[in-house]
Amino acid sequence: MNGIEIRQVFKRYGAVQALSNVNICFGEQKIYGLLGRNGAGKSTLLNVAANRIFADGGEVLVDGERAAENDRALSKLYLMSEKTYYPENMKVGTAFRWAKNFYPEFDEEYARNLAGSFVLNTSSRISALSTGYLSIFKLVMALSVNVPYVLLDEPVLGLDANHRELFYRILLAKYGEKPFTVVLSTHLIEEVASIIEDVVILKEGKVIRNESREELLSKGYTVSGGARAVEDYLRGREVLGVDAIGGLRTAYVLGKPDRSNPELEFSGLDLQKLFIQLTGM
Ligand SMILES: Nc1ncnc2c1ncn2[C@@H]1O[C@H](COP(=O)(O)OP(=O)(O)OP(=O)(O)O)[C@@H](O)[C@H]1O
Repeated sequence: MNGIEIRQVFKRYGAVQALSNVNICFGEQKIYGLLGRNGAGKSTLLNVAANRIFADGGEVLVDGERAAENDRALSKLYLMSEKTYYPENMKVGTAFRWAKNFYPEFDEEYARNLAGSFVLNTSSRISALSTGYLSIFKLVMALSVNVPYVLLDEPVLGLDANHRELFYRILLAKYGEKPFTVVLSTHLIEEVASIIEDVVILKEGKVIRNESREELLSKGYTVSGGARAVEDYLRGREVLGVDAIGGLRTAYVLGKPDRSNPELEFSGLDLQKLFIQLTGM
């Protein structure tokens, strides 16, 4: 089976069960959103997938082959993470040239063009880049490696709004030209909601949702109105949560809406609101 298959993965750090029986398949040519609150296990999962850390149990397969100690399988994926693995003093432009040794499909010209779009100075030392520009450098690398599976752990950390927009546009343009798999872990759910096709939600090391965004959002709806009318409406229904502002109530409900009360307003679920309800305290 093609894709990255994560089978029955467990990972514990001392008393913390960071991953608990995680089973997911990141298929080919799709953009996944990997969502979860702080400490939910997103980075651990991506690091296990990329064989950067070892799981206590379970296995990772890349296109059907076990990934552990398997250079051919691992060369198909690239993880952009918080850690940087470049020699001290290496310059941005040198890293672009150097990358070809590890990733034969690395497109140096494309990387230089992207650096130009972000105004990333290729003669800067990587160690001297600001937080935002270090993220930009790592993004440029990740977008230029041309491997089938690209894992991005909080890729827009420290980027200003303009640079984030630019990144999303470039990602979609690249994907539109030649689709590949992107697993994007982020807390900026609203920003990526329109980009991602499938949503994986982790909570306390467990996968609590793994389905298409459309499917997930079609499972429920939002109803709002006066407190009394909404409370009456909610009786006997499966309610994910309710927001209250003064006398106004907005509720997130599973199932199909009953629009018979004209005092109530109905709309679709939004991913961020749904996420908050699903992963709340
Ligand atoms: N090297 C480590 N040593 C000890 N505990 C760790 C280590 N790495 C992760 N953990 C713990 O494992 C859990 C999952 O951490 P992880 O970094 O995977 O979460 P995350 O979803 O990426 O969080 P965030 O959104 O805050 O980055 C947390 O409780 C974290 O403290």
